[in-house]
Amino acid sequence: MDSCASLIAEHPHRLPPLQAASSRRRTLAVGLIGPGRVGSVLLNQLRHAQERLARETGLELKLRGVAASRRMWLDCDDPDLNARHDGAQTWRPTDLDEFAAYIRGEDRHHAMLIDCSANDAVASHYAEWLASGLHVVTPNKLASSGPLSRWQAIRAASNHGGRFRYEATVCAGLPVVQTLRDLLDTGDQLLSVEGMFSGTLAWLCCQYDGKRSFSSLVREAHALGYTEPDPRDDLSGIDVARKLVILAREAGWPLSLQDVAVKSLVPAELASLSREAFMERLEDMDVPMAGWLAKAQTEQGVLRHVASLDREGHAKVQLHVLPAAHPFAHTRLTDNIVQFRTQRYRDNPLLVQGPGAGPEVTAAGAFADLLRIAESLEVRA
Ligand SMILES: NC(=O)c1ccc[n+]([C@@H]2O[C@H](COP(=O)([O-])OP(=O)(O)OC[C@H]3O[C@@H](n4cnc5c(N)ncnc54)[C@H](O)[C@@H]3O)[C@@H](O)[C@H]2O)c1
Ligand SMILES: N[C@@H](CCO)C(=O)O
Repeated sequence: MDSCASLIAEHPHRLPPLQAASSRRRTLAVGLIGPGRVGSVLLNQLRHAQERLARETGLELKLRGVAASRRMWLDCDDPDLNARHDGAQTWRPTDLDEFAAYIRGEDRHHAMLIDCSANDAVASHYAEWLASGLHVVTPNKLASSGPLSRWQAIRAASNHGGRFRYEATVCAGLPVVQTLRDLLDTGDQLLSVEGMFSGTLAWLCCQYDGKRSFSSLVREAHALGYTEPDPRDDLSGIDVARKLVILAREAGWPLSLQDVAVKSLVPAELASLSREAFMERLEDMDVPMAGWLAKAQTEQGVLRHVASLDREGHAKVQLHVLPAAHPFAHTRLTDNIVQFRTQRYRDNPLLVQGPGAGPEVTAAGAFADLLRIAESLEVRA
């Protein structure tokens, strides 16, 4: 039986692939940096998809290494090893240059690094990795929203070297960056963006009704994997400001973090503590947040964390009390909303809406980036 016939026999309700997998055989070596909440879920997703991708699409994924902050594991091609990299024998102290060289191997155009850390030093390597031909995929926002000169160097390197994709940096698995890219590439012009860009704050605003303290909800959001490694990045609005900067730069506007007017929810006395000390003093946020809730109840409105950006460079991030009839009032759980107003969508904006945080959806966003890059790889003879 040929491969199409056997596929139909195994899965009678599925259509066969458009092109036989055997005619599209490609190999991609993958190294994952940052096996934390998102990174370890992504490793699982990749491992579970390996066989199906090879069979249905001809893509052979080789999971060659995992690097954490202190240790890295090489030779991770064995699925069992990936599942329990903590117990692997082939670890050594992390050295990102050595890691990149190992993943690149002999075939730099068929190798990719996926950065699932939240680390600026890792982001500082992207330009050099891309220039060497490695592809880079990441949910880490620090490169795309960090210093403009570094961002420009990364873009320049990706124009001539490996490909760079970062869809999961804005609203996790939602197609936000690609939607904007498609609008711009087809000749549309961005006028403004408005919406709710924080899954954590969306979830907190929906859950917080006074029955439980705000601090206990923040702890739960952290345990669910919605928050940044340091939840102050969410509560201060800086994480949302980063997303605005990423979208602005995608549109060609040279915005930087200091251009965004952000109203933080973190009391000043908690802002400079260590992350551990902050988590111990989370209860200090309960009184000011109870004040916000009382205001919303008095005005018969709802709390919503809203951000906006326009082409004049005005960018704002803050908590609001919105009327109960406002379109942003009817979201659930971690729902994000991104409203693009463009020349084509001037009177009725284009909306992207759905869950905007959590390891599963974020990892899937990075995985989809990997697949888009894999589509462009040269087919093996
Ligand atoms: N959690 C979400 O919903 C979500 C959504 C979108 C984007 N993101 C982004 O995904 C990234 C990961 O988030 P997370 O929640 O998994 O964080 P996490 O803290 O659980 O994991 C981060 C991992 O990176 C590792 N790390 C730190 N510095 C490193 C270094 N120098 N070299 C190698 N590894 C290093 C840490 O050891 C940890 O394992 C962050 O950049 C975050 O902004 C997360
Ligand atoms: N901590 C972020 C993850 C998605 O970027 C949020 O809550 O939106």
